[in-house]
Amino acid sequence: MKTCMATVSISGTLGEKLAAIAAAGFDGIEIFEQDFLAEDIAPRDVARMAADHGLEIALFQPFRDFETLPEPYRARAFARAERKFDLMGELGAERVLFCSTVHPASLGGIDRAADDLRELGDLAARRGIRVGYEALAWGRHVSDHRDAWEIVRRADHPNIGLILDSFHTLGRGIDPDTIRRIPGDRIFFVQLADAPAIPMDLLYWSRHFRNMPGEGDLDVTGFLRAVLATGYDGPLSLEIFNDQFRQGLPRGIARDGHRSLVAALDAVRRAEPSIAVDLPAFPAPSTVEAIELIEFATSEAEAPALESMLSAAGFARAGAHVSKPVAVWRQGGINILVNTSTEGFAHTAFVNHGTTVAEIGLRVPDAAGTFARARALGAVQHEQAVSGNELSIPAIRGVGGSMLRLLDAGEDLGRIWDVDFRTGPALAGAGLTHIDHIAQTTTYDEMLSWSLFYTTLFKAERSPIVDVVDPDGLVRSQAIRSGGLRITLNGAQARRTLAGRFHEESFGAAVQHLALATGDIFATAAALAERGFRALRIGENYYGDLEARFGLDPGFTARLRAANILYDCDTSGGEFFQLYGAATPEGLFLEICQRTGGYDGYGAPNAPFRIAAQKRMLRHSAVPRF
Ligand SMILES: O=C(O)c1ccc(O)c(O)c1
Ligand SMILES: [Mg+2]
Repeated sequence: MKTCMATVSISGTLGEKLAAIAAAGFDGIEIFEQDFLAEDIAPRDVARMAADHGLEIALFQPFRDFETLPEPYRARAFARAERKFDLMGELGAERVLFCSTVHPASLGGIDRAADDLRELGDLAARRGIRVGYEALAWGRHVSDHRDAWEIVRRADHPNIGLILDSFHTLGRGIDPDTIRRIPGDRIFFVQLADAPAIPMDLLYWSRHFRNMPGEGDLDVTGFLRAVLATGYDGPLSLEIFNDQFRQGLPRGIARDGHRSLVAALDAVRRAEPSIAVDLPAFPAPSTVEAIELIEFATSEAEAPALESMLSAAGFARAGAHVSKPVAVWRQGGINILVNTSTEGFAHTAFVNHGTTVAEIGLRVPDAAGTFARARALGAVQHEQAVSGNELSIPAIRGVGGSMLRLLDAGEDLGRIWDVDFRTGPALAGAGLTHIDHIAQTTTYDEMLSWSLFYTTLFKAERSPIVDVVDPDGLVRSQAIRSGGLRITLNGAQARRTLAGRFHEESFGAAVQHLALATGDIFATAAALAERGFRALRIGENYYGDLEARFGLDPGFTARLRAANILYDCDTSGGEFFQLYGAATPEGLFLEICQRTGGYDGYGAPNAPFRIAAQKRMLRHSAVPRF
């Protein structure tokens, strides 16, 4: 199965696009005509450039406004088609996309369109060209793949076939299973794109908001299943019009595209095993069991400040690594490592970002299997030397260049705390039991990329993106959950937001805060206060509104206020309590939280007030950072 990417999907010159598409592992490209016209490179040289990159020019597109025109437009459209066929000959492209007309003079009519395409088929046949007809969702007469197929069927010409594009089908809400009735050999080319579910004009949505399969809300897997069930075995191509991608780094976007395509094909073969999918075997996505450990990279000079924050939060030092300067801090089921090495990955992370979370260790059912899946999806392997009997733990690169380590309960990796460390048991501390979630900050441009990373690697759900109002701009936030792993990805659009500044000042560190769970927020708050934990002060106005909004008992509100606890309640009565600590000089902070009654969110309504309070605290602190 050949994989392709349309040149419109990424930024750069044609040469840069080809290099990025080839590097990501695609077999071919769709040349979007504009990308060719904008260059001053002869068609034969473009053909050579593509060949040099090992890429086939699988499609030339688009040819617009061809069918059902009255004269003199009709003759002109045919003449124009012949010119483009000449050009395709020089480019070495044998397939072309004709999209359904939007021409104001076009007459419409299924038979008239079929007649035009049949005549065109004869011209194409003479040059060995295959013409694919695509229904644009906003076509003047044809906007549904079923009508496009009827036209192709009636044209009844071996050089005229159908082109399917998931956006046009799914974006119009057309059932993709209607594709199953089309013979696979009459489909000449298939384009895939996803899009977020935002109600808007179809054309505008298509030209600006498409994204990679799995990044949006359309059922691209259902579409692809239907396509492959027809026996179609031609190219699968990503045609993604997206404003952000057009200004992004082409290599990263192309890599995401390849990852999304591989994941979509994998999802198809798992959902419908009777479909033959030409893709090497690799393990299924699994659910994360737990966050096994979080490692901070720091230095000997900065470690005491970090450790006093941990200690104030109820952690106690429980041991150390057998051969490296890595201390283990524990509380309940939480393992936090403090690495003060002066060499290796953690040290590099410290040098780049300051004290930072350099590593996240996840416990999965089968670490080797998850690692193999990660590699098949193009994740970068992280190699690390081990000494003596220490375990070799599979690891990949994660957000912000951090490391994601994969552990399991098997014979080897399940003994990490006995083999690599000398540790004692965890103490109850302040009642913190586990890591509720990890908040990672990225630029807004990178957010989709990391969301795709997590949701393709693991069996995971994404919640809708929410806008968080920072006094200095918007931050987009999306939660991803896979079993015991909850991640909130915060995409900073404005530089002066708390997230934006953290990202900038830490030179791209990812983890901005850790949320630690307790079963009793009031008891934990009291224990923390006793240990000298500096809680973020929340203003009076907030509590007044809270009481009014939820009809809270004033006594209860007073308890929340006294402990600076934020509160939220869902529609079925599930409650969420949050308490924040002061930030480190790097802008890292802790959240303490409690969920009751199946509350599944992250207190998004509280985020603006929490952020405003954090900015107030920083303005009033001795060393203002933000
Ligand atoms: O937006 C467009 O015009 C356009 C052009 C070609 C396509 O294949 C398509 O899906 C959309
Ligand atoms: Mg298309």
